[in-house]
Amino acid sequence: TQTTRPQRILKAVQKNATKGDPDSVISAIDHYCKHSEWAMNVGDEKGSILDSVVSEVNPSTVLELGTYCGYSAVRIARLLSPGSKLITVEFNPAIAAIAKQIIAYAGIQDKVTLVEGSSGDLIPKMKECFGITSFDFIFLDHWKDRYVPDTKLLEECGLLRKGTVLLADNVICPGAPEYLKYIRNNRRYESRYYPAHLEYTKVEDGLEKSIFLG
Ligand SMILES: O=C(NC/C=C/[C@H]1O[C@@H](Sc2ccncc2)[C@H](O)[C@@H]1O)c1cc([N+](=O)[O-])cc(O)c1O
Ligand SMILES: [Mg+2]
Repeated sequence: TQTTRPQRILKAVQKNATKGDPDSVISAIDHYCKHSEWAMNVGDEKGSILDSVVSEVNPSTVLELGTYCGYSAVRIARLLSPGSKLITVEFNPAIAAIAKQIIAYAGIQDKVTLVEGSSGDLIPKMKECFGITSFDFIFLDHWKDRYVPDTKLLEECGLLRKGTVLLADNVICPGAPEYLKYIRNNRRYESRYYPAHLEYTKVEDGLEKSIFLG
């Protein structure tokens, strides 16, 4: 019977990566998606920009919206200081099951809490469920039409603090035009665009970094 793309990505990790070595997991996924089949991981070019922003912020509390196979969760968690936590939200249970295995294979499961459900339902529960007062860093990589409503929800739930950094994937391709309009014309944010390319292609894409000013 036919396997799913996330299942094939997990297989490639188990075959080609070293258990407990996050960098080898990242390389195995990038190699598979470059040479075998494309998948919507943030990829190595945008991933390096993600790495530099995470390293600069050195966050204690991170929220990721849209886990998919866990590629960016591994990228982020491998850079976190001891005691720091990444909460990653995934809507699709089958995909979440694969992501959990890839995160565990990388050996960084102690830094990651994968929550199944939709961002819209889970964001209002972050304080009560996880004892979060605010997030230091947020990576948006889920449904592109959820970037604006979820950013507003994060504001309303008091989960942003002066200096919280939001980083949004795909603002050019597939595109998040309403998000760019919202965040760039909002004096409560200071934004900067990082040009790059859609993962594993030559198509233009980029990341938008926005600092919440309080
Ligand atoms: O569509 C894209 N991403 C949507 C990602 C969605 C992921 O997040 C949840 S949805 C969810 C998770 C949490 N809360 C609510 C919904 C889905 O189950 C999937 O795992 C995308 C598409 C392209 N592309 O080229 O077409 C490139 C990319 O880099 C992309 O990120
Ligand atoms: Mg993306």
